[in-house]
Amino acid sequence: MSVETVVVTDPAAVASPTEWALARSQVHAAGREAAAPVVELPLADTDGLTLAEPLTTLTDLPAFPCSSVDGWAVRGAPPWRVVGRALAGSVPVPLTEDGTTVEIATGAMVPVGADGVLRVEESTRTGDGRITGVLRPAPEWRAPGEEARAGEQLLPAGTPVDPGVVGLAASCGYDVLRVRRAPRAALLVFGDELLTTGRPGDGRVRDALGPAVPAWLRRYGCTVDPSDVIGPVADTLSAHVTALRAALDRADLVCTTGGTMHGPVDHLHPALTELGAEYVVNTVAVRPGFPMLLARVVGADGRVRFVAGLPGNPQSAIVALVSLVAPLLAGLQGRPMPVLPQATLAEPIRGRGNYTHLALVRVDPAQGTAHPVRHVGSAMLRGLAQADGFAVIPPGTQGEPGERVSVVPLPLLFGERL
Ligand SMILES: Nc1nc2c(c(=O)[nH]1)N[C@H]1C(S)=C(S)[C@@H](COP(=O)(O)OP(=O)(O)OC[C@H]3O[C@@H](n4cnc5c(N)ncnc54)[C@H](O)[C@@H]3O)O[C@H]1N2
Ligand code: MOO
Repeated sequence: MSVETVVVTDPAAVASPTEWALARSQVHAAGREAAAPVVELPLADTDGLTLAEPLTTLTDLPAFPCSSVDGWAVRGAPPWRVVGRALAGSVPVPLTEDGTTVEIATGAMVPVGADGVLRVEESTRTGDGRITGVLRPAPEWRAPGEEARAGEQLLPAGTPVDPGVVGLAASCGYDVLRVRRAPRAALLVFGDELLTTGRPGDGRVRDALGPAVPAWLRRYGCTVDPSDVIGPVADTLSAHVTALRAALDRADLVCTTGGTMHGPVDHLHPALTELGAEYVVNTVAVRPGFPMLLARVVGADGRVRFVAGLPGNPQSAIVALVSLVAPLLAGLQGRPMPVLPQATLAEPIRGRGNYTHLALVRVDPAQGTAHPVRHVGSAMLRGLAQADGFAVIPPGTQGEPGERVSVVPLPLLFGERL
């Protein structure tokens, strides 16, 4: 029997895995350096994007003294003679004489000269039609600048724009916002064995990632055009290079699935070499999913794009998504590194030696506890479809019941996983 010496010519094959938390900060930093361009968009089109500048209020909030009740704006001592009306939406005539009042609506500007506003239900009319009543000690109007002073910073750059932020910006007087546009992502699915329709069998499995990964990417704030989801790409190096080139032409981030190892038909690493890509992270000390990678490609136009190599095992691909793609996208959007929520482990979870273990858990939001789910093999998706995220068991440790651990959330929407 002869012993063959295998010469590893591909340096990626001998890469040493990067520690999980370090890998996350490295990809976040790489994303920030290549942050998406700033665009100015109408306010109503900014939901889901990211503030490129701090949100400062353009006026005092409120911008004028504003009645908080329906009633009477009064001057001097009662009873008050009615001299007019102040409705919301205009500048009222000033009250110039003591003993006078104007009827006022909630939200109307309080006339100059008023000392107070009396609630309508706490007022009475005298026989001669005048108004009387006792003012409450606390003012019944909102003073200019009570909520914020003109020029005050309300939210920092990097804040995700959500409906709460859109509403606040509108109330401050914004018509447009300067935001970072959503990163555009593409997906290339590698693997000749994959079926895109019908039932698995006879050595062929269904492509579980082509339909799922674009949906996860959209939940992270990417745009994914259906024409940018391609696969299976033929298992040849030239097909991989061609598909990657075409996708990189259009997208800021190209995710690939499968082919991250160094098997006979794993072409991702050689394709990256051919494209002149440089690794930001090449393999991560995490289980499952360690062959994940992130590479940077600088185009002829000088624009930086990224390739995220998600391992082929379906759960491992999602581990790579939450581990590397989420912080990369945060960086590209100009957002801070995502802060991981914590939960208390309800059951033990084994450690994975020198590797971080990401273990699928269901989080009980009322108790703040994390419960391991079943069916969590890296080739399985049954556990993931019932989980909220992954408990982080750091290298060299075991997860003990009662222990507080970080949880990397799946980007689920409100109401999912009820
Ligand atoms: N000699 C070794 N072999 C493998 C190792 C190892 O350490 N030494 N690690 C295993 C681990 S861990 C993983 S993860 C996989 C990663 O491999 P690839 O990224 O190269 O993925 P493939 O080989 O293409 O596929 C792996 C597996 O996943 C299935 N697959 C692929 N794509 C899809 C998809 N879109 N939908 C559903 N299933 C998919 C594929 O059929 C394979 O069963 O490498 C191990 N090997
Ligand atoms: O790391 Mo693999 O991703 O365990 O299945």
